[in-house]
Amino acid sequence: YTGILHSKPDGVKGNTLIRIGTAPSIFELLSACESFKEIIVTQNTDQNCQELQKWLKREPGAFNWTPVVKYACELEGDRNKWAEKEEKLRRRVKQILECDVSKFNPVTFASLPPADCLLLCHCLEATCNDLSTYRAALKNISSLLKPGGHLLMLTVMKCNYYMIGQHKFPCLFLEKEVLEEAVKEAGYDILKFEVTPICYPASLVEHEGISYLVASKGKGKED
Ligand SMILES: C[S@@+](CC[C@H](N)C(=O)[O-])C[C@H]1O[C@@H](n2cnc3c(N)ncnc32)[C@H](O)[C@@H]1O
Repeated sequence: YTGILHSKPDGVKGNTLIRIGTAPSIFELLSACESFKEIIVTQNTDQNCQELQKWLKREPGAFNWTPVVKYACELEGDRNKWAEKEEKLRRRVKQILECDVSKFNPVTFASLPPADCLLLCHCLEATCNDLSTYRAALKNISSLLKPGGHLLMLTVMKCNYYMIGQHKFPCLFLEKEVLEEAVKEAGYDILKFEVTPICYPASLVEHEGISYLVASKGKGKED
């Protein structure tokens, strides 16, 4: 995401970014906070919300993200800016909301102005059991994005499952063409779509690479 958000002259930026289906992690937001003034984080569990709040409010027991923040700053060119970035991110996260991508209106308890950007990281493939559910979820979340706004999506490709500790979780097996078609069908123009052979450790995820997608929501098309 550092590359996608900062690549010039077509870097993705704007006023509001909505992060869909966040675990209590902040790593994808570290570059986003340089390109967006307001970040809205959405989660489907209370535990994720509470864990993230702990870090935002510097509460005791909060996860120590500093090594990750330092690394992100190093990628952006100045490792020494880590403390400044932590503060900036804390300021830019304006809301943490409940979200269910399977619902027609995924963020039920809030009325949000349409966002400039949606950010998804390993979310829908881990959440949807089949392709029709995946396509529907993509359309559901797209209602949160303004026409001409950007979708940034990181996806594990050709993955059947992933491990967290001893627990095995299913993942929707996606190939490039299928993903491309689903994104286009949801009303997007694909601007960049790269599949890298870079993989997470095989002991954690059985997959064949990670894809980075940047798409723009078609103007005047239906959600
Ligand atoms: C594989 S995790 C990815 C988490 C995070 N993006 C990351 O890379 O650390 C999938 C995420 O989807 C969320 N999720 C599961 N079902 C969901 C739903 N119906 N609506 C929204 N998010 C959901 C889970 O809470 C989890 O945080």
